[in-house]
Formats: sequence, C-alpha cells, structure tokens
Amino acid sequence: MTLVAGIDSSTRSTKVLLVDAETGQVVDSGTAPHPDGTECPPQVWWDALQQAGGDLIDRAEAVAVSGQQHGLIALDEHGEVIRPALLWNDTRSAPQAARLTGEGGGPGVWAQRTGSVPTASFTVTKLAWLAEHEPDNAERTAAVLLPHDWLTLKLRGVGFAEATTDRSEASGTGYWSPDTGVYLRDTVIGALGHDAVLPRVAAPNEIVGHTPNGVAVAPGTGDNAGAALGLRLESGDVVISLGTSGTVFGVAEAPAADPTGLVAGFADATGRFLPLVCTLNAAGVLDTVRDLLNVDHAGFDALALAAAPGSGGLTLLPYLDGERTPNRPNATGVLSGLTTHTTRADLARAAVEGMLSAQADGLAALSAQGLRAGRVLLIGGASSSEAVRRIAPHVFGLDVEVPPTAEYVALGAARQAAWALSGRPHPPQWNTGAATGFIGRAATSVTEQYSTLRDETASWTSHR
Ligand SMILES: Nc1ncnc2c1ncn2[C@@H]1O[C@H](COP(=O)(O)OP(=O)(O)O)[C@@H](O)[C@H]1O
Ligand SMILES: O=C(CO)[C@@H](O)[C@H](O)COP(=O)(O)O
Repeated sequence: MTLVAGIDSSTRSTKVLLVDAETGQVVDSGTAPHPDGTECPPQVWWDALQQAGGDLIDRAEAVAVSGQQHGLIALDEHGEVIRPALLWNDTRSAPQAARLTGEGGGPGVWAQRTGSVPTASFTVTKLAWLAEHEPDNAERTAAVLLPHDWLTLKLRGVGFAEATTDRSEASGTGYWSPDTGVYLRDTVIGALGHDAVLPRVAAPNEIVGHTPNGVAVAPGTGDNAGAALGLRLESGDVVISLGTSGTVFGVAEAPAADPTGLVAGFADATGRFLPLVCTLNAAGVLDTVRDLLNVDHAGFDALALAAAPGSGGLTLLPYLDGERTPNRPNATGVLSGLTTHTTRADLARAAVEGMLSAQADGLAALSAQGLRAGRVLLIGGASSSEAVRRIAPHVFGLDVEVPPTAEYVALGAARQAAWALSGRPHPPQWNTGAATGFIGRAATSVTEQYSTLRDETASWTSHR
C-alpha cells in the first residue's frame, strides 16, 4: 500500500493523517494542540508537528502541509525567525490596512490587483505594521514566509532561497495577483520599506523537494484550499467551515475582485479560484457562551435546541474578538433584547443563531459575486454540534449537508501529496462518503433581528 501524509497546522492545533494514496482511507493519525493567542513562535508549530506525527511522515512516500492562512513569518539573512509570527486573527495592523488601501488607489484597485481588499488579516498589512512599529525588525527582514511555507521548508531542511508556496497561500498575502500569477514587488516594498525573498509559487501537483529521510514534499496549501481539495469541491458546492474562523467559500473558474472587500478573491489548490468570506469569530463564540453557561458541548446543544427560533427576542452580534467581515477590527460582541424572561436556553440559541447569521452574510456576499449555493456543506469543529446542524437550515434558508466527520484540511493535503506522487494530471478520485442532510424552512425573524442589530451598530461597534 502506498501511503501519503497530510498535515493541517491550524490556529488551534496540528493534525496529521496517514492515508492510503489509492483510496483515501485514513490508516493512522495524530494531533497536538497550539497555544491560544494571535502571535506564535513558529517553532511551536514545528514541535506540534513532531508531536502529532513526525513518525507518521516517515511512513509516507509523500507529504504536504496545509496551514492557517496569512500569518507573517519574517526571517533574517541567516534564515532565523526574527519575531513571533503575527497570525491571521491579529487585528493590530488595522490602521495600516486602512492606510495601504487608501494609498494604493482604494478598494477597487486593490481588488483588481490582488483579488482582495486588505484587512488586518492580510500579510501585507502586517509587513506595514512591522515597518512602522518595529523598524529594526523590518530592516533585518530578508525573507517573508507564511506558516505552511515555513513548515514545508523545515520539512525539507533547506534554506529560504529554495522556499516554495502555492497559489492559494500566495493569494492571501495581498502582494500576489491571482489573475496574473505574479508577485507585486512594488506592494511589498511599499509596505516593508524594501524588497525581500518570497517563496516561489509552485505548480499544484509539483514535488518541491524531499525530507532528509527521502519523503517527497508537495507544495501544500492554505487551509481553506486544503479543505476544498479534501472535499473534492465542485462548482455549485459552497462550504461553510466553522473552526476558529468561519469561512464560506466555493470553487470558481475565474478570479473574484469584490470592491466591497467582503469576498476575498483567493486562488485554490487545483489551478482554479476560491472566492471566500472569512469571519474572525466562529466556534469560539459557542465556546464562550458554553463556558458562561457552564455546560459541556452536549449540554449546550440541548439548551440551544430547547429554545424557540429567535431566542425569545435575544440577539447576539458575535464580533467578540473584533471582526474582519464586515471590517470592524475594534468591535466587541453585542447582546440585545435581554429581558426578565430571558432563559439560559435563549442565550445558548442566540449564540448559535448569531454565529450562523454571520455566515449567512457570507453566503449573501458570495451570491452577490455570482457564486450561488447549489449545495451547502458544513465542516469544521463546530459542525459537530447537533444544535448548529439543526439550526443552520433555518438561518441560511437552505438545506445543509454535513459530510462524514473527518479532518478535511489534512485530508486535502494528503490528496495533494498523492496527486504529486502519482505524476498524473488530476488528483486521485477519493470517495469521501455520504453526507447527512439537515432540512428546514427559513426563520425570517432571526434574520431580521440579526440584520437590524448589525446595521444599528455599524458605527459604534467599530470603536472600543
Ligand atoms: N461538538 C462541538 N460543538 C461545538 N463546538 C465544537 C464541538 N467540537 C469541537 N468544537 C469546537 O471546534 C473548535 C475547533 O475547531 P477546528 O475546526 O479544529 O478549529 P481550527 O481549524 O481553527 O483549529 C473549538 O472551538 C471547539 O470547541
Ligand atoms: O484567515 C483565514 C482565511 O482567510 C482563516 O480561515 C485562517 O486560514 C485560519 O483558519 P482556521 O484555523 O480557523 O481553520
């Protein structure tokens, strides 16, 4: 049996799968946690990778890494990491995002040039923050990598001059054009103050090198593109991934360029495109309210499902850690409609309805860009929640499918590794198994309560 390994280095943890390259069947797996926070020394991810599956990788013939997108890893001329990586969910570079957007000709120009209007999540704004707040570190920056790029380099054990990335990851930097496939050097220089070595953008099924033990290394991907590959996403499918981030995305044949900035015009891992809406707040909203209610996942679900749609008039605007879509980096959560009749069940359901309503806004933004959902697939940690599964169709006004529980990002990375190893033009046709359907009618009161609160707070949730 030919084995391949897929790695998901996400915000919360590293997951490693060892997979049969012919069938996609998982034969072994491992996981290790990451610390909380919005910055992290990359060495922590390398250690987590070793803990989760260093031995699994040596049993494989090929390996690929999918990683949380956008994070900034600055290396000095010797290849040493200069400071802890600034992650996608770190909002400190919001002022630089606003400045760069203005200086670069406005949102429309950015969307045309890079596919996206940069928010604090995008690497380019983190470079500008570094130049402004840590000029010595900016000056010392010789190379700029993203998390999966750096882990791929570490797996190969080579220097940054040989670093690689892929289209999906490059498209989250804010200095690469998904349309033309080239880096925008002027944008890097404008943000950092000077040029830097950037990883070569490899072909989707290329073998970019080998580990010291001879395991072939594929280019890897950003984690959402990894999930798309793991799910064998096709035109008309829309994924809603509920992990630390909430993401709503689908594959497209042409690049997106949304001047409103709601949709990021990413590239995918197959040579196509991946228009995507990302919220900073998703599963963590449920975690926070679950902690407040002092119940476990099952207890939380039972409470949420005991309340009526609309949560007795209680609405949670879930921008707890600031928000990226819409762009309200300094926002906090807002709980509205609290009365003496409000119950614990109402609070649990309001958390689920609020979190899902933010994703419904993502569905609407994708639809406005011409990407309509024929099939909605729910994945990510919070898709395990029975309450989320059963309430989602009411909030989206669409039936929802939940694929069999699996680590789809790591599976996508493994599928890429198998593809690169095969030398064939297309990825292997792995069967992901039958999804479970959840149906329901749209609960318009939920949508109205939510959109009213979202719009009423448009100005004041933007400033703490
Ligand atoms: N049954 C469940 N109900 C609700 N949330 C869950 C459940 N199981 C896991 N989660 C949540 O999923 C999140 C982790 O999801 P995951 O997709 O692994 O995140 P990430 O990819 O961002 O690291 C955590 O916030 C965790 O509490
Ligand atoms: O920033 C984005 C997408 O643009 C996030 O989706 C990150 O890629 C983090 O993903 P998770 O750890 O939540 O899966």
